[in-house]
Amino acid sequence: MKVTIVGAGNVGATCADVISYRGIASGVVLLDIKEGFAEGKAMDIMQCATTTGFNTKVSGSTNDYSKTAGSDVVVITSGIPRKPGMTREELIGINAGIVKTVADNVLQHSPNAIIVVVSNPMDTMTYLTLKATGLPKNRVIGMGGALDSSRFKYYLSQALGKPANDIQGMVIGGHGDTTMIPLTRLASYNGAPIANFMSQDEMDKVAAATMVGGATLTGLLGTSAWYAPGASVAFLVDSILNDQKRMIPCSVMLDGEYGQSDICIGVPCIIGKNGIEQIVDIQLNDAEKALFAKSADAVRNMNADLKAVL
Ligand SMILES: NC(=O)c1ccc[n+]([C@@H]2O[C@H](COP(=O)([O-])OP(=O)(O)OC[C@H]3O[C@@H](n4cnc5c(N)ncnc54)[C@H](O)[C@@H]3O)[C@@H](O)[C@H]2O)c1
Ligand SMILES: O=C(O)C[C@H](O)C(=O)O
Repeated sequence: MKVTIVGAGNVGATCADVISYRGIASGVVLLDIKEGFAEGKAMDIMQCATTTGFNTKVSGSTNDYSKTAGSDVVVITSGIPRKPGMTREELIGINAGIVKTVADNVLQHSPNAIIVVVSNPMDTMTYLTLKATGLPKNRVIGMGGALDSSRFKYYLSQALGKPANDIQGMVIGGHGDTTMIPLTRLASYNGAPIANFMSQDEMDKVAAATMVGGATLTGLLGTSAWYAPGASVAFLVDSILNDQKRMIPCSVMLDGEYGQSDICIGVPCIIGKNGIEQIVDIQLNDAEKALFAKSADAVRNMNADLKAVL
């Protein structure tokens, strides 16, 4: 199985590294506009093969899309990341044009690919990709919820003093500092509700830390994060290529589900070889429904700014 990653920067290269290290695909093509950059990243990753023991063939390309031909999955990580103090939404002016061009280019060589959109503002870039390409909605998946959920479980594990792998939890809604919805009511410690172990105040603090998880890292690193983002994309790609049918919150086009239409926003999805195979209704309560509607309003407002490119 072949995966193309457009944008060989921090997130794209980390994703290629995780995919190869874990043997998720037989081939990965990294493509970037910077001369020689993707080739360099690919060579560096390939020089891990004998020490970490993988067989995936990773190659690089400077803007030559013919090398991406026949990809099963294409990941779009091209574009600029935010700097400390910025929101993801401020990236739309530059990233919208890049994402649209990249989506058109990849489809010329991989007409059957499933596209995973990562560039920010991710929900709006996912919407743009769907509208600009006309692809069926199962083939355009926005990655954000997998990452936000892994941060939610991290913060819960820190607050509880328990291993992150013993925590279950999910974040839905927009992939934005104010639009994420960490579902504390449904989070559990090995199946037992976390409310059995934490006060409401502690749970609220975890939810707040999760929502600004990306901004916190951007402040510390000077640019946005890449290890967990790259690994989260690889996790999603694994479920597609290996038809795992994992339930992963992803940004997808809604047609009435969760009371919303004509919007891409994070909801739990079954992810398999056909991309989005099902949107799962997890039965939100009234307070969660209100938060979801508010989140959708904010994402929809952002989508209105796409008029210049659509
Ligand atoms: N959805 C998420 O959860 C999530 C997580 C982390 C980062 N992101 C977003 O992903 C994007 C990339 O982040 P990063 O940290 O890897 O940035 P980066 O600057 O390290 O890498 C971006 C790469 O894109 C390349 N690029 C720019 N225009 C291109 C084009 N037209 N064709 C091909 N390549 C092009 C650049 O040369 C650069 O190498 C940002 O928009 C960031 O906000 C999203
Ligand atoms: O925070 C960012 O801008 C990048 C990404 O969306 C993240 O959540 O790490």
